[in-house]
Amino acid sequence: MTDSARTPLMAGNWKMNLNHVEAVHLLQKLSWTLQDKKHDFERVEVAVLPPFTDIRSVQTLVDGDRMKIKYGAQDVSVHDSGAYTGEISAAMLTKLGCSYVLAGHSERRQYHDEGDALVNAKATKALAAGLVPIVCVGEGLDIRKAGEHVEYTLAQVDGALAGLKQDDIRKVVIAYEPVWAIGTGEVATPEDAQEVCAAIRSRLEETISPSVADSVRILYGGSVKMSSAGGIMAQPDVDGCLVGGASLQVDEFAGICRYLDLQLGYSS
Ligand SMILES: O=C[C@H](O)COP(=O)(O)O
Repeated sequence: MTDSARTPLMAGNWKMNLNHVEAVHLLQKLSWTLQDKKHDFERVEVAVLPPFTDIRSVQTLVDGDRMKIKYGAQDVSVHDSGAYTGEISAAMLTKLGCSYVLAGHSERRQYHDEGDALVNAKATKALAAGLVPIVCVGEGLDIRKAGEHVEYTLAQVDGALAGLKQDDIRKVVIAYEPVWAIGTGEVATPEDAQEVCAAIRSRLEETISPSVADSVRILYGGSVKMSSAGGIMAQPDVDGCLVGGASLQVDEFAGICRYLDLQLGYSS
C-alpha cells in the first residue's frame, strides 16, 4: 500500500490448527518476538484468528499481558441464540473480546456450501454485535483461466455487502483470496493482487461512495510468506494480508508483520 489513512492489517488465520495450550505458546512467542523488534502496532495492526476452543485462553493471555495483538474468530452464526447445535453467536465472540471474525472464507464456501446471502447475513450479525467482519472473496482456478476472475469476485463483494449501511461498510475488511493460491504455495503476483483489489475499490467507489472506498481495507491472502509480503504490500490497493500456513510459524508471521522494517533493512 502507498500513503493512505488505512492502517495495514496482518491477520493470521490458524484454521483448524493448535489446541488451546499450543495457542498460548505460539501467541506468547509471537508477542515477545514483535516486542523484541519494537513492532509499532499503530503502524501495522496484527491479529490472530484461532479456533473457537482457543479464544478464551487467547483472551486471558492478551488481557493479562496487555498485548497489542488483536484476535477474532473464523466463523459466526447468523442466529442470536437457541437450538442451533454447534453454532457460536456474534454476542458470544464479543463477550470474549474478539475484534474480528471471518465471513465466507473460501474453505467455508467450499466445504460448507456457504453462498453470498449467508456471508451477507454473517457480516450483518457481526457488525451488529460490534465485530469487524473480514469478508473473504476470490475465484477458483477455472474462473481465473476463463479470465472471469474480476467479474466473479466483484459479484461476491456485491452479494456480501448487500443492504449494509454505508457506515458499516466503512468498517468492513475485505480479503481477496484467489482459491488457487491458498495453501498451494502458488502465490498470485503482486500485480494479480493489485488488479483485483483495485477493482474491488473501484466497485465500492461506484456503488457506495468514494469516501467509503477510501476507508475500506482490502487484504490479499494466498500462500503469503515473509519473502513475498513486501512486494504484495507495495501495491497501492492492498492494505494487508490474510495469512494461513505461515501464521503458524512465529518467525515467518512476525516477518510478514514487519514487512516495513525488513524493507528498510532493519534486522530480521
Ligand atoms: O486464510 C488464509 C488463507 O486461506 C491463505 O492461506 P495460506 O496462507 O495457507 O495459503
